[in-house]
Order: sequence, then structure tokens, then C-alpha cells
Amino acid sequence: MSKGILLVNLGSPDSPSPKDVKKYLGEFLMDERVIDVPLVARTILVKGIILNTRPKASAAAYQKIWWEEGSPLIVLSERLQEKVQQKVEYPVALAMRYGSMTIKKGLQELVDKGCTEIKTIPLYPQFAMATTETIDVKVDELVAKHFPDIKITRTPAFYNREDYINVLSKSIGETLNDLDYDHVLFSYHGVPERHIRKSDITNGNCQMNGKCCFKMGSKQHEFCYRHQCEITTVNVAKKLGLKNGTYSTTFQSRLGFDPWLKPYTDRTIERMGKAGTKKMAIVTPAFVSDCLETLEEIAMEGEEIFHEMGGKEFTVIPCLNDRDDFAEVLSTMVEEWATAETKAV
Ligand SMILES: C=CC1=C(C)c2cc3[nH]c(cc4nc(cc5[nH]c(cc1n2)c(C)c5CCC(=O)O)C(CCC(=O)O)=C4C)c(C)c3C=C
Ligand SMILES: [Fe+2]
Ligand SMILES: [Fe+2]
Repeated sequence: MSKGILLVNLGSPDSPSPKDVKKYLGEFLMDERVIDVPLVARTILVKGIILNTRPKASAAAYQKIWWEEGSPLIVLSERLQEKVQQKVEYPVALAMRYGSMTIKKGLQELVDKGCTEIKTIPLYPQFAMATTETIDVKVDELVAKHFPDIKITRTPAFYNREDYINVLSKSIGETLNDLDYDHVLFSYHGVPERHIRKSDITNGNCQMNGKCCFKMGSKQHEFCYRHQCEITTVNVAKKLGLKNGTYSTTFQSRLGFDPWLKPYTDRTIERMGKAGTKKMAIVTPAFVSDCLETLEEIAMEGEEIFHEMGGKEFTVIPCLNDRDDFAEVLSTMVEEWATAETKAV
């Protein structure tokens, strides 16, 4: 058996043109684990409404953050892949759940190198139906159809790994140590509340109010995005010695009119700015790589809201991106898998 690794991130349009953004959003939003309504309703919503209104505005936002080399999310993921490759002895490929760098191409690249046993690593620290689960399901579909002889090992969300929390805390500490700040906001990508209920294997225990998410040891937490985000914040705050009241968790990037996880990031920035917070630091731990949602929605729109409401200093902490210590965490996951496999044989 020959081993290989497939890192998988979300993806980006091929270019920031309205045409490419429309194509990308069409694939992304037609995923039943992203917009989780029946096919007919999803088609009307996505193709009839969203794709006729959103691509122009979305393309304008992408144009503000696009780099010479391409989409920041793709470029940063490629740099991370190269770093991990330097650290492990097995071939490491990179794929995106949506867009041109397909999971099928990623699997094919590894198969062409002789791999028969592949570990997939979704680049999401917290589990969500719209991220980890859709990758796992897509991989299974592709393997059944095109690569029936390949053995796949999934990687669960890594929000509670000690080495990950250490690296995330270190990266945040590097900014906070030299910073005079009033409040640190931990802003995670939101999901509709309905997604949390659907992923709840204990059938409706999550009360969506934060309280159940802090009860330790519940079986539902393995698939509760809200719990995993709250615990990421708590663990980092503990590690950095942040005092109660000087940090909080919020959820960003909502789309449509359904209730999403609260509190909302934009409303919190607005409220805190109005209430007299002058110096805010903001970190986005649901994103491994900086992307549209961090570079535009937070660093540009978020800062604008804060200043309009009377805030003075708005400091955006970078994602882990291609940090060497983060590549080390991923390579440790690979080594743990490879050693366990060897022992089991
Ligand atoms: C119903 C819609 C969406 C859900 C649910 C959702 C969950 C989700 N997304 C990420 C990570 C990223 N999302 C990004 C962009 C983005 N997300 C949505 C919608 C949902 N996401 C849209 C429509 C877009 C496109 C941009 C826009 O038009 O606003 C990105 C950035 C991609 C890039 O190219 O830079 C990331 C990353 C997570 C982690 C998540 C659930 C936990
Ligand atoms: Fe998203
Ligand atoms: Fe909960």
C-alpha cells in the first residue's frame, strides 16, 4: 500500500469577473449541504434569484482582494501544501470542493503517483455540514465511481487538538502582545441555525443559546459547529490568559433571511463601537486561509462599520495561512495516521 495526502479547501472563482464568479457561486450554492432546501426550491432560489443579483457585487468584492498570483485563498493553500510536502514523506496534493481545482483531479494526481491509500484533510478546524461533511460525501462519491480500489481515511475537525490550539494561540498572541486593545472578537463563518439542528445526532438538544454548547462530554458536540467554535475561543482565551469580558464569539457572512448563528459579527462591531469600544482586535479561526470573507468582509467592511460607530483602532489578525508551525500540525496528523496504520498491519 502506498500512502498519499489530499488537502481540501473551499475554492474560489477562476477570476474575479462576474462571469467566473457566477459559475463558481452556481456550483457552490447548489450544493444541498450549503443551501439545504429541496432541489426545486434551491434551483429557484439560486438560479432564479441569487445568481441574477449577487455575482456583480461579489465580483466587485473579489476584485478588491485579488492578488497578482490569483485568489488569496488558493495561493495561500498552495503555499501551505508546499510546506506540508516538505515535512512528510508521502505525496501531498491540494484540491478545492468547488471550482476548477476539483477533488477528482486531486485524487487522480495521487493515484498517478501510485497512491492506493489516501488521507483526506479538510482545511476546516470546526466541523460543519457545509464544509467537512460535503467534502467527505463528495470524496466517497468520487471514489465509488472512479477510484474503487483506493482506501480513504477521513480526518475529523481538529478544533480540539492541543497542537492546533497552541499554534492558533501563538499566532494571535504575536499580534496582541504588542497591541493596546479593549476587546478581541473571535468571528467565525456563520451557518443557518437549521444546519446545527440537522447535524445534531442527539435530535434537537442544541438550544442555540450557547449554554448547551459549553456542557462538556455531550455526544452531539462531535458534529456541533456552534460548540466547536465556542470551545475554540475558550481554549485560546485560556491559553492567552484573556480576561472574561475582554473577548467574545460572533458569526459572520450570513446570506438570506433565515436565522443564522448569533450574535452576528457586523451587528456586534456596530454595537461595541457605539458603546465606546475604541480598540478592537479581530480574529477569524474558522478560516485557515485568508480569503474574501476575512480580507474584504472583515478587514474592509468591518473596519468601516467600526470607524463609523466611533471606534478608533481595528486590528485584523491574519489566518494561519502557510505558517510553518501550522504546516507542522498538519504533518503531525499525517504521521499519526501513518504510524497507526503501520501498527495495525
Ligand atoms: C448558505 C450559504 C453559505 C453557507 C452555509 C456557508 C458556510 C461556510 N462557508 C465557509 C467558508 C467560506 N465561505 C466563503 C465564501 C462564501 N460563502 C457563501 C455562502 C455560504 N457559506 C458565499 C455566497 C460565499 C461567496 C462570497 C460572497 O458572495 O459573499 C469563503 C471565501 C471564498 C473565497 O474565494 O475567498 C470561505 C473560505 C465556512 C467555513 C462555512 C461554514 C462553517
Ligand atoms: Fe461561506
Ligand atoms: Fe449547542
